[in-house]
Amino acid sequence: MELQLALDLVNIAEAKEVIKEVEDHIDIVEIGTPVVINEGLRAVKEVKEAFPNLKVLADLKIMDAAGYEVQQASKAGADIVTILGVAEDMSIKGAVEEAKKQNKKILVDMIGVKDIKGRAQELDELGVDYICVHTGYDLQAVGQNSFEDLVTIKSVVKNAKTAVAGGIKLETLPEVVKAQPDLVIVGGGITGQDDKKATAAKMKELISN
Ligand SMILES: O=C([C@H](O)CO)[C@H](O)[C@H](O)COP(=O)(O)O
Repeated sequence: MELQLALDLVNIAEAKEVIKEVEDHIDIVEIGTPVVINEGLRAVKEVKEAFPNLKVLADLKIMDAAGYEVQQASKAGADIVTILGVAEDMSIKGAVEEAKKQNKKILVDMIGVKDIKGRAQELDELGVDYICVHTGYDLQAVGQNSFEDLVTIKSVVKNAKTAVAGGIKLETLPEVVKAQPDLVIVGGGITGQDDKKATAAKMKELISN
């Protein structure tokens, strides 16, 4: 099981500071959608150059022009690029094809997908690398989480790795770990803590045991 740090509410300089603090305890660093909107793919490039040993995920949440966007993110240094599960199958296929060409990975974000089970089966057959159940900020605000959806995708996905994101904290991590996803994505659960390093270290320990 791997740990991904999601950076959403920072600029590039702040992102590098946070990564420096926790880099020993994370496997992947996510350049979050708001960071890409504010700073562009330059954020991916600068972080990959500064931390070449970490895998970098570009959270583009692609909806269209998938092959082109995967190509651009790959050029910037991303190891993993995200596309939305609600995108057309043609877009998913385009993303997977381009990622294979570039030797990169595709993570599908299931945010907004109504039939989680059925769509996860389809995406698995389309050859994506990760399927991620995700409760975004707007549904976290009304108390939702993706823990049940994680169990659902675990029951049907045969080839892809499974991932979970959305409001995961140190206190809720044991419940997530029980479902044995391949990847746990944590943003505010680390970045919102005074001692980010200690929190990331405890999370990594929970995930590894
Ligand atoms: O993808 C995310 C969200 O849509 C904002 O871009 C976050 O990176 C993801 O939800 C993880 O962050 P936390 O919910 O703060 O753990």
